[in-house]
Amino acid sequence: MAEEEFDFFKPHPHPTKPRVKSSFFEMVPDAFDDKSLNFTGDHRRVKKKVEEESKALETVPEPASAEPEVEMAEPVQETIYPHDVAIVSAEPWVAGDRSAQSRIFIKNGTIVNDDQSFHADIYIEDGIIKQVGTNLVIPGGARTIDARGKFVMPGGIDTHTHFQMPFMGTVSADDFYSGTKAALAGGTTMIIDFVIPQKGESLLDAYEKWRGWADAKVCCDYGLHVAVTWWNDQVSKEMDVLCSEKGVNSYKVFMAYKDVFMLDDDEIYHCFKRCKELKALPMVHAENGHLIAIKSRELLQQGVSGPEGHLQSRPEEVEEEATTRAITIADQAGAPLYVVHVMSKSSANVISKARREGKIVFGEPIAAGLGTDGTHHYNKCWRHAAGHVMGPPLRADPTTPGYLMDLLANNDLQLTGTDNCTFNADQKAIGKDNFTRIPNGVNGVEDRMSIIWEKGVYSGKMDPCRFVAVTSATAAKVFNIYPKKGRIAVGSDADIVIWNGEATRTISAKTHHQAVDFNIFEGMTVHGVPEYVITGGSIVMDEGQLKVTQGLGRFVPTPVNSQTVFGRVGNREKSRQPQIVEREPYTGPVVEIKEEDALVYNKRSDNPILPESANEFHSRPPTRGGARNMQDSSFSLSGHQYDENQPKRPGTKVSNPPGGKSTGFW
Ligand SMILES: NC(=O)NCCC(=O)O
Ligand SMILES: [Zn+2]
Repeated sequence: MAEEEFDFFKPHPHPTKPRVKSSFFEMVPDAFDDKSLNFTGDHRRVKKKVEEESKALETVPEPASAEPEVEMAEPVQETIYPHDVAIVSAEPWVAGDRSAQSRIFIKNGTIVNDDQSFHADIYIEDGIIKQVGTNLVIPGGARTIDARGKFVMPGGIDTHTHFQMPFMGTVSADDFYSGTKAALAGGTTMIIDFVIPQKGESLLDAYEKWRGWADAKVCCDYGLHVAVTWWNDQVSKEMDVLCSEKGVNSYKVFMAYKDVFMLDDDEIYHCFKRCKELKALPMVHAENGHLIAIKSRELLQQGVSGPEGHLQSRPEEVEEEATTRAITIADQAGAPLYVVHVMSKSSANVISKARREGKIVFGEPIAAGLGTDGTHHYNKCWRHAAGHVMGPPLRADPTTPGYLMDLLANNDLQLTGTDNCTFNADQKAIGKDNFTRIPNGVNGVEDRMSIIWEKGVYSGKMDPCRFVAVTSATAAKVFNIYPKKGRIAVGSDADIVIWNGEATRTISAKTHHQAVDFNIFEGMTVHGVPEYVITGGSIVMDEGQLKVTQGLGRFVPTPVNSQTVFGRVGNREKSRQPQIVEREPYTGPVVEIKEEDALVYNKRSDNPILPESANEFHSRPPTRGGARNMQDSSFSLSGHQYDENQPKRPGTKVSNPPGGKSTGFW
């Protein structure tokens, strides 16, 4: 298939800009400063101190005003305690002369961590949890929040977003501002986005580009995964730099998006092996890109051009097969594996079975797959149907969300993201006549916590501790930022949500904080509402009122060698060393293989069924004129063609091929 047929996945030089639902630019003191924490690999960081914080707050909704101003912030060095953080401590805290503004006292709540819940109070100062316990001695001037009857939990970590992602000729509608604002509105205090280089693009350059986009806009802390979309030595070297200097510990490969992002199995193997060497976590988008390309073409030829074609071009088996293949490749490379957006029962079953076999695999269902289903692809309204198009697709089997939730509750699947990648109606309409051109992606970042509470906790499938595990703690452990994130404990970041488990809200695009004009959960009433959200010690959701600051979030480096991921990789590898049998050398006769003079076949792969040196194609001499003897076979048992080393003739383009013409597949 001609490469240009897939060009629409690439960012166009002048991509269609998303329409911004409501933009806001107020004074942002350090919006354009470098937000990098000092990445030393030992969890130390530099914290920004923002002066005149109150001036920079946004009350939503408010009208747009001036451009952000740049203001120098004074760095403050802090130590984040490594993994042994006391759960309960009632020692008095001497506050010194710090500003009372950053002091928060949360009393009477039920604190929920992934391993226990208990009644206690929390004292926060300068963005850090300083005390957890009862009868705390609190310095004067602290803001007190009464959390009686509420759950006090770590803020959510969304492991999978695509904010302002250049994709399929356009750019996703929610950028790092509206995306992180919406995250906070829903109780999520950290997101991890994906750097996605084009084939041939330096990973480091792409990383810097994403940092440039994110640092100025993020309202909450964020981390970055990097996609590996091509493979050579440079990519391998840059992965090392990203791990050791740039705070990246996870790399995603695509088995879909043929000719654009997709890697072949051997490249995936090399990438996974490299991840293992670096003690970084390989991630995979598991769908068979070859089959999708073929099936898309067939469906278009059969006259299926609407969003339902998207679902039918990517049957469940296509996800299941790729999941099996990815797990097999990772296992052969001795690497762990993280499967992003597990969308089908069969793919979830593959992960669950692999875990029971001892393979180190993590499965990430997403809010969309847990909260709704793929029957919407058949909706009569084109926009509604297209609004549900994402890859892998939401499944038409309406029992899928409940099944995925069951597996999540029981640790067959481990943690959740959203794959938030939103497109407005006019962007989705790029594919109005051809489903393969509908930009893939849906919302979720704002609603993930409520959806999981409603379908997981309120339904009785999981308890609040498990809720914390699947919405923050396990993500923090897997991406090696625990207990800085994902835990309510002394020394942890003050990223906290005070959650009313009984209150309800009705989800709608009319009221959500995302820039996108559509919500896949439209009209759903859910239990579980964040009444207060605290990010880095700042109250951004205050009794239901959202106040965020653009650029106040920080980049959180994710160090390699997470023990949750790599804890048993070494011993597992030792126990699976190749076996060598000590034996006497063979001394008997060896059959002689004749060297042929003519047409020495240079290209030898490592395929053991190829002869050592003989020309496998020629048992007959050349003709008198030196040409190939036409009685010879043109292929060998190894699968090689006699002329495969010859330069290829340029393809002949058939403008009207038999069976019709199509313009885009993947
Ligand atoms: N998932 C999706 O449909 N869009 C975002 C890109 C990707 O993750 O495949
Ligand atoms: Zn994604």
